[in-house]
Amino acid sequence: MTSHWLAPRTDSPVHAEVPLPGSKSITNRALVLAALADGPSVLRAPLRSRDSELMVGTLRALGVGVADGPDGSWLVTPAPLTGPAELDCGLAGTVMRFVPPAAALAKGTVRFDGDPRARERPMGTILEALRALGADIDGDALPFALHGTGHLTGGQVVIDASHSSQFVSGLLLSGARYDNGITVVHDGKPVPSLPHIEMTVEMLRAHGVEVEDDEPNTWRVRPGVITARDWDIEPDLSNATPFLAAAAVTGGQVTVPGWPTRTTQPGDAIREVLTLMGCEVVLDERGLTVRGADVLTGIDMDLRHASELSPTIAAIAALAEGPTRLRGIAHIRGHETDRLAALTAEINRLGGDAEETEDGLVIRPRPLHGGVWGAYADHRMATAGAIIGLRVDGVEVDDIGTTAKTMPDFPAMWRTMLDGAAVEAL
Ligand SMILES: O=C(O)C1=C[C@@H](OP(=O)(O)O)[C@@H](O)[C@H](O)C1
Ligand SMILES: C=C(OP(=O)(O)O)C(=O)O
Repeated sequence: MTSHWLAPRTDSPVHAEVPLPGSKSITNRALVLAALADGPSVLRAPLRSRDSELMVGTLRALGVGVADGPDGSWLVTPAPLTGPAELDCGLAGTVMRFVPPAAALAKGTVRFDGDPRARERPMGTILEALRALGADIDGDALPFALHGTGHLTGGQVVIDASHSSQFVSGLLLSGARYDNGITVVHDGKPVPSLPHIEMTVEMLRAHGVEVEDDEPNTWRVRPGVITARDWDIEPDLSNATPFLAAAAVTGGQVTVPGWPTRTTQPGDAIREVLTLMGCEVVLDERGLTVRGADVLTGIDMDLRHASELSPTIAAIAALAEGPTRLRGIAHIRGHETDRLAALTAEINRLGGDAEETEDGLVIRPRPLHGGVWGAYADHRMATAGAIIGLRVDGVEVDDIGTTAKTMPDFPAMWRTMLDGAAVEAL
């Protein structure tokens, strides 16, 4: 069911403190690692959203215990993975790319499917890699079936990960449990989202797994135990960006508490982006504070390693004073929707001037008018529409419900931000 939403418009600068729920990327890695570990683990402050609930659903279907704690935590109790099982990946890249390498350790047949768009997202690379490592899989995209024998030989595999870093992360997350561990060698155009691979490597090491990543484009995981451990999940920095954008486009001030001083989340790149656009950006003990600029300037930026931020940045760019060029993001054509096509179409539909290039977007600001903003079942397209709607009358996001993928409370959080309900906290 879709849900039309008239984006709130404001003439006043937004002033708010906005706490963010846990990181999708850290939560879903922590769930997989906990499921494959040598004992129970607690995940504190995990993200609870469609993507993480889908991850929990797949692990439970494979026999893993995931219990809800009273404080919103998850207690994960590993068990030998077993089929038969039917797994729903929804539209979650982390589920469709992280679970098959784990399910290759299961005994029995495990069937995977997802949303209609999920059937179009790139999967062939990781399924081909798993086959080369010894798995028996029917299919090259969702839906597919994996016939597990309870173990996987593993070893070295050469892949082209230029369409998604998640192919590398997925293989590494389960690799310690393969008989020979795993060595992933990338051969192809540059891998996007390298910080997400660093996140994988850091989290594996935190679970006691030996990982070598000194050589460019090569990652080696030694076979061995994944030691159980608890996690305190950082706030989701990519999900924070629409709120920080609200400060930027209204000349207001937004603070996101709990912003880590060191992180592998690529959402941290918003600090550089907004600084380049003219905002004042301060990271201190209160969190990250963005103060909007008098004049918001356009930027020319390679976003390959923080491509999740493209919809937010494109929305800000459409409201800025000069042209913006975003480069290095051809692979986002394979995200929840073809984001280059979707952003171009929706900005232009409101009277803007956006152009798709071979590997990105050029956006030349023009006065915009109201109209329907298509979300394309993409949570970040929906939040991009909300940003533009702050400054343009009558922007109607055709499906705000799609924000449930990673932020089910988005409409209420947006409203609270605009009501300045947390302004006293500043
Ligand atoms: O590993 C992860 O948690 C993610 C990796 C990135 O994927 P791509 O490398 O496909 O861009 C990112 O865009 C996605 O939202 C989350
Ligand atoms: C690309 C994204 O998600 P996924 O994990 O489904 O790839 C995203 O959240 O921007």
